[in-house]
Amino acid sequence: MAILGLLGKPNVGKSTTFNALTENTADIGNYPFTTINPNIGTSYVTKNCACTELNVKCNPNNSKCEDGIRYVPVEIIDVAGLVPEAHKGKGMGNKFLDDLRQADAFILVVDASGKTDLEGNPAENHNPIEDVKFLLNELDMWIYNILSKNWDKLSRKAQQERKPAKIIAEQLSGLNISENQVLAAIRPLDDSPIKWTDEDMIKLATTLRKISKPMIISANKADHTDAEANIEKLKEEFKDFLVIPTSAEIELALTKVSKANLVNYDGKTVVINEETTKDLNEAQKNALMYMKNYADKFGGTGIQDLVNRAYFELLDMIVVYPVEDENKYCDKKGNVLPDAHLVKKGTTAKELAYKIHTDIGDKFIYAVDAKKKIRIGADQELKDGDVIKIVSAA
Ligand SMILES: Nc1nc2c(ncn2[C@@H]2O[C@H](COP(=O)(O)OP(=O)(O)OP(=O)(O)O)[C@@H](O)[C@H]2O)c(=O)[nH]1
Ligand SMILES: [Mg+2]
Repeated sequence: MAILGLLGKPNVGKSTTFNALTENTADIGNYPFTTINPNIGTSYVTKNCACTELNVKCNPNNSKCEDGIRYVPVEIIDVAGLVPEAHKGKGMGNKFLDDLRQADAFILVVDASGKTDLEGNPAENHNPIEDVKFLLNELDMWIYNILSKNWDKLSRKAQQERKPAKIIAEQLSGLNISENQVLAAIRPLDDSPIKWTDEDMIKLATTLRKISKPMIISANKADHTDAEANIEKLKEEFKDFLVIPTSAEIELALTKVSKANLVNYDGKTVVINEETTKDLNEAQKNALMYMKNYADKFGGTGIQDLVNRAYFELLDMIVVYPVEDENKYCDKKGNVLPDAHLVKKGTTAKELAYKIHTDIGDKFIYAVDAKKKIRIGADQELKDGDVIKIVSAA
């Protein structure tokens, strides 16, 4: 399954974001290191389901569909906070990052209100730009540490066998870095790995981090009055990153009041239910109004955007629907549009076949674009929303 990792210094709202995304109840506290052990939960990327376009009723299997929106599951991992020098053992250290090895991308959560210092303690006017900088450095040092384990021995082996990329890719196994990507990353370095300096290795770690862990910045606590200026500063400073203003706190509260049927919240706007809220006291009504005004003003809280934009913009993924009957768009049991797969843009019909089953990939003959009812070849690149039947000799 797709995996997103939540990262940040302590006390910025990682677990609040996690709970809002997954409907879990991880501990939240206004102090550093509320979270020690990782929290793992399921959230969803959302996309208009192909059922609307095809005018059919779907029976999802690996995902769910509500009001024409397909919810494709992704795993969210929330870990302890990172502090400066974590790689030297400060705070909770950086060992827990190993739980995020498999993540497709990171969401870097910062406190845009500036009310927490580098260690996550309450403060005034802290500049979140500093947080992003030290967090990137800690991630680089984490990868550097993995990379440089037994490096004396490995560099000699890489030198002898003349296959440094293969050896480095093995060393980083689990980080989703291919040998070809390593090859591109080491190109600027000396041909002899034993000559690489520490500085070279840190630069290499940075390059590998960029390749393997693309990230979005979540400028959280955006509901705070001091956040706006900091969000502008973050956007200005980190132009290469998607910076998304978020309010995990409001999102979490909205999911709760929505569940209690006090409001109708579609992820963007809030409609207060006059009937169920009529007996609430003034403070409660004001709280609902405050959340409604916030969501209406900003078009939601940014929290669902984190997941959707991570997959659809940052990772450039699309959703495709494998089926076994191209006329009824269903599987063998008659389930219509049963599965929705998140795949990288550029994925071919044959690569999709491999994702379904190695055997189906090995014995691939051709595929059918079920929407257009035309045959497509192994190398045909799939498009977002494609409904595909794979024909194989398996
Ligand atoms: N105003 C505001 N406060 C928030 C928001 N998100 C989280 N908080 C508050 O920030 C504090 C820390 O939240 P947590 O979710 O526990 O933060 P964390 O990053 O998981 O913290 P650690 O587990 O200690 O690293 C709590 O008091 C939350 O209520 C938000 O969007 N706006
Ligand atoms: Mg936490």
